[in-house]
Amino acid sequence: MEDGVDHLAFERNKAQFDVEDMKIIWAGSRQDFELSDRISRLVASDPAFRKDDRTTLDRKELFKNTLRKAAYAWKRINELRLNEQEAYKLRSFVDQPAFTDLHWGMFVPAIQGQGTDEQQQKWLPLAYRMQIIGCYAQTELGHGSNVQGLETTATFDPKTDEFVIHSPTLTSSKWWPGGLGKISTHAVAYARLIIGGEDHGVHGFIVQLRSLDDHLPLPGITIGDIGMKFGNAAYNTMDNGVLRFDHVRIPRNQMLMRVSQVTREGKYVSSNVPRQLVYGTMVNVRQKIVADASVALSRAVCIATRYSAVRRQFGSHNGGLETQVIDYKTQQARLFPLLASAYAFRFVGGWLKWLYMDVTERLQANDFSTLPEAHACTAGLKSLTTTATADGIEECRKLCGGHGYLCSSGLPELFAVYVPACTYEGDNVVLLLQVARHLMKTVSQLGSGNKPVGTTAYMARVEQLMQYHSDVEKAEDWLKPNVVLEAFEARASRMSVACAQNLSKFANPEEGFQELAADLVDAAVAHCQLIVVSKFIEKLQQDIPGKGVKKQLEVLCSIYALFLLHKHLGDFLSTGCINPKQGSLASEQLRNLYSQVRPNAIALVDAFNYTDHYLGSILGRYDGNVYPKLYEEAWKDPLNDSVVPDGFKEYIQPMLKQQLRNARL
Ligand SMILES: CCCCCCCCCCCCCCCCCCCCCCCC(=O)SCCNC(=O)CCNC(=O)[C@H](O)C(C)(C)COP(=O)(O)OP(=O)(O)OC[C@H]1O[C@@H](n2cnc3c(N)ncnc32)[C@H](O)[C@@H]1OP(=O)(O)O
Ligand SMILES: Cc1cc2nc3c(=O)[nH]c(=O)nc-3n(C[C@H](O)[C@H](O)[C@H](O)COP(=O)(O)OP(=O)(O)OC[C@H]3O[C@@H](n4cnc5c(N)ncnc54)[C@H](O)[C@@H]3O)c2cc1C
Repeated sequence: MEDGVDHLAFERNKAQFDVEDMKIIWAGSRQDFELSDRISRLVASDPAFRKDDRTTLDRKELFKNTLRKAAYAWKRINELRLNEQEAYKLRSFVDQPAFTDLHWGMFVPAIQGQGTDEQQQKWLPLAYRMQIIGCYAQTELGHGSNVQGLETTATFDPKTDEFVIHSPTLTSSKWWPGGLGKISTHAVAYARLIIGGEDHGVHGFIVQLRSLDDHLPLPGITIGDIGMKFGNAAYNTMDNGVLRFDHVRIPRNQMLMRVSQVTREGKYVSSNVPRQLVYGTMVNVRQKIVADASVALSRAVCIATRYSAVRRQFGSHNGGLETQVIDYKTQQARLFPLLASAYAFRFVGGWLKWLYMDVTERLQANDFSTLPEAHACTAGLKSLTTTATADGIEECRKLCGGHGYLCSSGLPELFAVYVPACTYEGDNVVLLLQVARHLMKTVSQLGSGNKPVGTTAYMARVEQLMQYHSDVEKAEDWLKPNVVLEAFEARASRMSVACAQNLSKFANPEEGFQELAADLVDAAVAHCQLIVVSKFIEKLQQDIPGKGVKKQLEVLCSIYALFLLHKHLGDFLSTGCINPKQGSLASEQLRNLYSQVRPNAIALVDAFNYTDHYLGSILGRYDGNVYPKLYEEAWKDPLNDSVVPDGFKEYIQPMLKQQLRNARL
């Protein structure tokens, strides 16, 4: 079958909405769309940013290739005088993890968020011009999730007005920081502050690691790459590093002192700000990771959807065409919820960005009231969206059958690059337990007149929600936003209240928390899913221009919510929010919704506006010309450079000859 081109054109004609208008909704605004469109084409048309050869490079070549691209990207950013937003986009479309992500994504924000004005004035101009390159060195060989358990010490020496940074044990070696292994000249390193033998807990310090002249490690610094990681190319473009300090001295003014200070006399002074601001960079990055989840998932979904329309299996009558696999209901039931999730994560990511900007403005005005909400939302949504995205990419690979396993499908590399997002910036389970703590605190304060706010505001109606029974009578009732919302609120609040009740049976609350951790995680997931559903519904209440666009989004919103309801039916039934009949009605409605998405599926993924370069997938090509290109690509593999492979004469031929001799005997 070589008519893939016709198939996608035919699919596009079926769309019942204006795809150009949907592109604007996906991008956030016309301006954002034009920016992304312009920069993605700029990258795609520049041969220096080619990436189709990546999987054939060995680690050293791959790393050098990454450095070349990073330097070239920086040159282009300066030549074209790109602003911060444009530069950020350019880096995204280059699509190759690099030390620059940590420099701009964590080192710079750590100084911005935790440095004093004076420290910012000193360090930021150097970092902005990339005259120094920084990383975020927090995790150690023995401690990642438990930040308070870090072992690296920063001991104040009043005689010299310096801190002595030291790695006292093997397990205190810094381990994992991206950019650290081979490139960073500086780090924001996290260490326990020790003054006069007293431990003041973990603080951030700016430490120079390598000489700015010859790039050699400074005295007392042992540094290197931690080795090959999961996948072939994938995240191996990044020099995740190991670092040991042997009594490295830095001036006192290199402790980041916005949250607390150490005076010349060695006095520890806390500003009137919560100590958790030391964790502020993580909150910032978690918020970015949520926005990025929708990008990674939508890429995989775009590939799987286009290929599902091109691929045909079975169902041929009288020699006619076989059935497009996208028409199988099982394919739809696996694919369309992922399409809906990509849109859902896009909107919740936009909302979270707003929440983060809001909390940042408040912090500047010394209003810390929304910090717990910001922490819980960023932690929970980071966990929810990255787990669903990693699983979703793998599902898309399976949806593409055998060809999905080829690197040229783009899916193996996308998965391998993406999957550590479930671990970095906070292990997903550890983060959900943070959400659970927030929920338990909220429930415990319900009777105290402390009204729950923000995303936990629904808990104020806990008495009503505990009495709730869904009144759904027919499948269409599940299309009403309020019906869905109430069911999700009732499920989430009942799960939290049940956990709180069970916790109260323990004399020691911490022991109870450990014992009930699995239930607490489930309650946290229910709460986070409610946030995503409610933010999708809120989005639909806004003015959404464009022919048929709102209708499509309503369908996707219902699919997202009812798919979750179907997946977690046990929760909804066991909490008594719905009955089994209502559960079946939801499944019936879901099938109707899949049929509504079917004619629009290709246009809905076209709305992501990804270039073929960015998708990096033969299966996901815009023109659908899959088979000829797959065939062509196979011959480019280095193994096909020679007809008879290296090693044949050495190993295989003697074996064959031996067999021949034995046969003759
Ligand atoms: C003009 C030219 C410009 C050019 C621009 C060019 C652009 C270039 C491109 C840029 C690209 C940018 C890309 C950006 C994306 C970045 C890429 C990312 C790549 C991956 C990076 C990965 C990095 C890492 O992994 S860093 C390490 C991360 N580590 C963790 O996440 C550790 C997880 N653990 C923890 O966070 C903590 O240990 C925790 C929270 C689990 C427990 O902490 P602790 O023990 O202190 O807390 P508790 O006792 O449980 O709680 C105490 C109290 O504090 C509250 N709390 C906890 N954390 C926070 C927080 N973060 N914020 C606020 N509050 C917090 C908690 O709720 C408790 O509150 P109570 O009220 O007391 O209950
Ligand atoms: C690709 C990549 C890039 C990274 N980049 C950086 C970087 O730039 N800078 C940096 O500082 N760090 C970085 N990290 C480190 C990363 O932040 C940590 O790996 C992460 O925080 C998880 O910590 P851990 O490895 O200690 O996992 P662990 O905490 O050891 O987790 C192991 C298992 O234990 C479970 N677990 C742990 N604690 C609990 C608990 N309290 N209750 C229940 N279960 C628990 C977890 O769920 C998990 O299943 C990176 C990691 C990766 C993979």
